[in-house]
This record gives sequence, structure tokens and C-alpha cells, in this order.
Amino acid sequence: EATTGQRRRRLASQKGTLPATQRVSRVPSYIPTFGIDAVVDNFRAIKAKRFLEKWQQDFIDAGAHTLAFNVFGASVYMTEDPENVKYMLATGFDAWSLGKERIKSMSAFLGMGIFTNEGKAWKHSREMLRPCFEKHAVADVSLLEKHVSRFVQLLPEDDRTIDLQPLLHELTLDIATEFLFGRSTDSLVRGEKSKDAEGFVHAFEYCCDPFLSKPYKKWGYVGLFLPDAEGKRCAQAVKDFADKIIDEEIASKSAEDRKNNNRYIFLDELLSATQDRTVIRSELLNILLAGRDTTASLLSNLLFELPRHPEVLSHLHAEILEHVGATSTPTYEQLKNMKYLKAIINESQRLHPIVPSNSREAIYDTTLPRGGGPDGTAPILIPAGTFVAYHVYSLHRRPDIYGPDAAEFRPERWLEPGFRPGWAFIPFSGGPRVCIGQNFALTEVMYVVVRMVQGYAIESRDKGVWRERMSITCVGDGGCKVGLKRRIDGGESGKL
Ligand code: HEM
Repeated sequence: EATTGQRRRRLASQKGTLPATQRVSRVPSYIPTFGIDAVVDNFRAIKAKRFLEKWQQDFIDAGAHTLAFNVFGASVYMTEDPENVKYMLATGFDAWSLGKERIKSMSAFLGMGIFTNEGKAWKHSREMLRPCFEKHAVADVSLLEKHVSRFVQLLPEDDRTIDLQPLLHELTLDIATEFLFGRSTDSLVRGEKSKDAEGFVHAFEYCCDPFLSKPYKKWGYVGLFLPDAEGKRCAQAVKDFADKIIDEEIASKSAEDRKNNNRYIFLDELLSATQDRTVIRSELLNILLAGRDTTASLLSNLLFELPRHPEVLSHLHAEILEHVGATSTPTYEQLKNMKYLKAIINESQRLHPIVPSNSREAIYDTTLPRGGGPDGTAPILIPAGTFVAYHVYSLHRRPDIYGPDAAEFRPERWLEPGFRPGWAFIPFSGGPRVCIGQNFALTEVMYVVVRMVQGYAIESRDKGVWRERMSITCVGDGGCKVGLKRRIDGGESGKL
């Protein structure tokens, strides 16, 4: 029977692995830091809202696309190499876990569902949920119009500057809850909110964003590791709200009614797969978390960039007039045919990915295909339990893949013949755990952008650079400040 060391040595020689380049530390190598320097650097960068740029700079400083560094004695890796990403997410899928920490922190308030399950349980969740995301479920854009028209009504008519970001979060929550539960939180309806819905919104937001937590506000970063009574109360409030809706839905309709209902409700679809209330609640909350802030953040980042590039905005307006017209609501098919709009969304997600870094933990001894040796072309040995992060932000900005203008917002690059970045573009991840709500998210984003651009000329009111705000997703810290002018005749004549 071979020892672990012998097995690892055999794997290393079979695959020809070599050590990865070390991240360049500012502390001379003869001073033992046990990785504290890397942790301190990270905290400093997070505070300065430059965490993403910092990692991009680390890759540049080391002249490598995969870096090893030490955290309290353990070797940890960060990669921006598409080959490694492909191995972690697709070809070597079975070798990787989401990681104990992520599962522990997320399942505390979401329960075990598609986002937190692994192995057989995850396969079961994925298979159960797949039919709920089929085209017929997503293509009914009438659900969107009700909420988007409320959103548009709240926009100012005068020349005031408005930050769209908070409104976009309300909009996506209203849409997601209507799609999932069959009833909306209606947070965009001013003055008439039900107490239940309001309590749920507060509790859900508190649980989603660690930087809202009371211990964090009181003690700073240390607070993130302290017990949080308010967090517990909010997690319970979220569960109670979801349970109430599920119970009412079970009581109010027969299975026959549910089948005959002509409006699509995710919860009804789920009820035909299982009657287990805990399973249903966990899956709904998993999807609500995965689908709500992500879509709002994408919209906010996109509407931050769009008016800074008036030529892009006017090209988009022309495409909308051609495909949809000045005032009509777009159909699903029309949205899917708008290639320039799709290029704008890609470009926004390339520069400002909503999930800008992610990670996996090796389940058993394995290798990464690239990053070893002085030129980074040899595989790297990854012992079981090793944490490997992949940096989507840096990957999406690599000049050797995207060209010398990789740092610029230029949607046209997506329309150039033969341009296919493959595993160098992973805004929705890839492989078996690719985002299941991708089509839903893109339809929603396209719909909102079309309605906004049909109705308004949009002007940027933020001259600063985009800065990150990291919580579960990544969004612009300065919000999305714009000035809006209503298009009098829908803009057919170009008149505002
Ligand atoms: C712009 C919007 C969105 C972005 C950028 C996004 C991105 C992602 C990414 C990167 C992952 C992979 C996470 C990982 O493997 O660690 C993911 C997974 C997932 N997403 Fe999305 N997402 C978006 C919208 C949505 C929407 C609208 C829904 C549902 C309504 C949704 C549901 C899910 C679910 C359930 C998973 C887990 C899939 C699995 O593990 O099998 N997402 N998403």
C-alpha cells in the first residue's frame, strides 16, 4: 500500500508537474511571514476598493498567469489561465468541491439547495430545477413589463441626477419573487407595501450582504467572524416568509389547477416535482439569492458604462428602432435577435464581471494543466484539500487574449468575425454547474435596457472611475448616477 507522499510523487512524475511561480511579496523572502503579508495586502486592497486591480497587478508583477502563495503554511493558488479554468469547471469537474467554507456560510440561511449541494444531491437539484428554466418559462416577457413600467414611472422627468442602482435592486427583487413565488414583493409600489414583504426584503438583504451586519458595523472586519444575533433573526424571518407562501400555494390550488394555470410560476412547477416544504423553500431561496442581486448588478454596471459612450448608446438606439420600434414592448424573439445589445452586455460582463473571482477545493490529488515551471507551461501538482481560486476579472482583461485595448469598453470587439474567447470569458461560469438562470437573466437585462433606451436619452453624471463594491456579487461602488431626458416622440426623429 503506497503512502500519500509516494502517490503524490508518482502523480507528479507521471504528469511532469513543476512548481508554480510564487506571488511577489513586498517582504524579503528571508523574513518568515507565514502568509500574513498576503492577508494584510488583501485587506488593504479591499479597504481601498482595489482588490480586483491588485490581483491583476500581482499577475503582471510576477509575469505569470498562475500564482502560488502561502496562507498560514498552506499553499494556495490563484489562476487567470483559461486552460486551468476549463479543467476546474468542466473537464476535471469531479476533482473539485465548492469548498467547506462556502457551503457552511451559505447554507446557514439558504438551506441546502442547488447552490450549496454537491455530488448526488446537487445532480438531483439540478435535474429537478432544469425544466423550470426551459424556454417557455423564460420567454413570457409579459411578467417583466408590469415591473419595468413601474420602474420607469419612478424615474424623474426633470434634469435631476438619479442613482439607478437602488431602484434596480428593487426591480429585480420584484421580478424574481413574482417569477419564483407567483407573487411579488412589489417594492416598487410606493406606500402600499405589505408589512410581511417589507420585513422579508430587509431580512433577505441583511443575510445577503455581510457588510450590513451589525458586528461588522461595530467592529469592522473582526465583526465578520463574530456571532450575529440579528443575522439569526433575519435568517428565520426569511424562512418563515417563504414557508408561508409555500403553504398558501399548496392550500389554494389543486394539482389540476396548477397544471392549467396559464401564467408560469416556478413554485408550481417545483410542487409537481416534490411536496417537501424544506426542499422547496431551500431551492427557492437558493435561486432568489443567485438570481436577484446578480441581475441588478449587471444592469447597474451596464447602465454606468453605456452613457459614457454616446456613440455606443446611439448605435444601440438605432438597433432598437429597427428591431422593436420606438415605443412597442419587445418580444422575446426580438430581444434574442439584437446582436449589438448582446455585444454590449458581453462587454459589460467582461470588464465588470458580477462574480469576479471564485474558487474550488481539490477533493483528491490532482493537477492543474498549466502554470508550472519558469515558462508556466508545465502542469502543477494539487494535493487534496488545496484551495484554488480563479480570477475572472483579470482573465477578462488579458491583453494577449482581448488585444491592447482590453481595458476599454468596446462592444464592437464581439462582432468581429472569428472572435471567440472560449474559456477566457466566463461571466456565467461554465461546465456542469454553469449558471442555470443565464437565459432568464439575459432576457431580463435586455428587456430593461430596451425599455430605458426607448423612453429616455441617458447621460452619465459620474465622472469618476468605476470602483468595486464586493459582497456576494460585485457592483460599482459609486452606484449608477445618470441624468435622464424623456424622448418626446419615442425618438424616431432623433428629437429629445
Ligand atoms: C447577470 C446575472 C447572473 C450572473 C452574472 C450569474 C452568474 C452565475 C455564476 C458565475 C454561477 C456559478 C457559480 C459557481 O459555480 O460558483 C451561477 C450559478 C447559478 N446561477 Fe446564476 N447568474 C446570474 C443570474 C441568475 C439568475 C437570474 C438565476 C435564476 C433565476 C440564476 C441562478 C443560478 C443558479 C441556481 C446557479 C447554481 C447552478 C449550479 O450550481 O448548478 N443566476 N450564476
